[in-house]
Amino acid sequence: MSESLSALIEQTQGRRDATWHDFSVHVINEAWGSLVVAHQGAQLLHFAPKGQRNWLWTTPTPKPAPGAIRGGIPLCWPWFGDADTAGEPAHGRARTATWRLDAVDEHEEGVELHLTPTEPLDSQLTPRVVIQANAKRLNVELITEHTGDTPTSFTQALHTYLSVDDAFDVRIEGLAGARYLDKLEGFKEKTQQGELGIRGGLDRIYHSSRPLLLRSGSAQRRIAKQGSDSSVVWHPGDQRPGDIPAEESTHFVCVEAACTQLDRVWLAPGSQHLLSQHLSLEE
Ligand SMILES: O=P(O)(O)OC[C@H]1O[C@H](O)[C@H](O)[C@@H](O)[C@@H]1O
Repeated sequence: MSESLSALIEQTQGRRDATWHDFSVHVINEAWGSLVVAHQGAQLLHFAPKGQRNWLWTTPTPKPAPGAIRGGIPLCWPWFGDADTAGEPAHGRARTATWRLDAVDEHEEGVELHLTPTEPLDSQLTPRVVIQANAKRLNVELITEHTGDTPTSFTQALHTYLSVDDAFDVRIEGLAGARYLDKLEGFKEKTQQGELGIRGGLDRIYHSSRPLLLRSGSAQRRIAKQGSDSSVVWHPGDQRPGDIPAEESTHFVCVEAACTQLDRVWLAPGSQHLLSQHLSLEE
């Protein structure tokens, strides 16, 4: 029986390497708060300012390694959604690849982590991740550098699972009037009427770069981003994947900062793109 993420954090003073369900993770528990990042996928699994619960939701029953971990902030890279090529995984290679923790810069107020993949994940594009956390906010950056010779394009997402009390009682503000592709209706194009609530299964790509406000019970969270004109909102409703226990299925909603078929990123050799997502409490 593997220990829970909260047990690993309770047993950590400062920072250390640990194992969670066969996944190698780095655990930080400091005066400002705590976080856990997995080497698989550079995936942040937990972030909580001191005294608060995890802002992210992570399944307590992940598929065995090297299966994709459901929860936290998976990286979809260098493509979002299904692969164009047979045999390639959905959401790209980054989330099941091994990443190295190159640097941990700790300071009194928080921490900054730098991660890079241990093997090339694309013939021309090279990603890196920077995570900045403190008692007030979380910022995750996915930086893509073109290290090849010919112009190329890609899609991507920071596929954030936000922890909520009840997914069917949240309101996501900031998308009213936005055009979106409804994946559950064959990518039909529609317009968001009013603010977004979740009533059942939902899988939408909004054409929007605006910051959002997630209202969940008494908590209000601001979700801002850079380098992204697609906001993906996903909840499986009753089509629950096997790695989500029944009692957990309403405890998250995915709000993703993405670049999709609506805003594919083109890069010239030598250039780079920054995608980031920024979570904070609305004051
Ligand atoms: O099960 P996964 O491969 O992690 O994908 C989970 C979900 O990710 C995104 O939000 C997509 O829009 C969904 O269509 C997909 O079902």
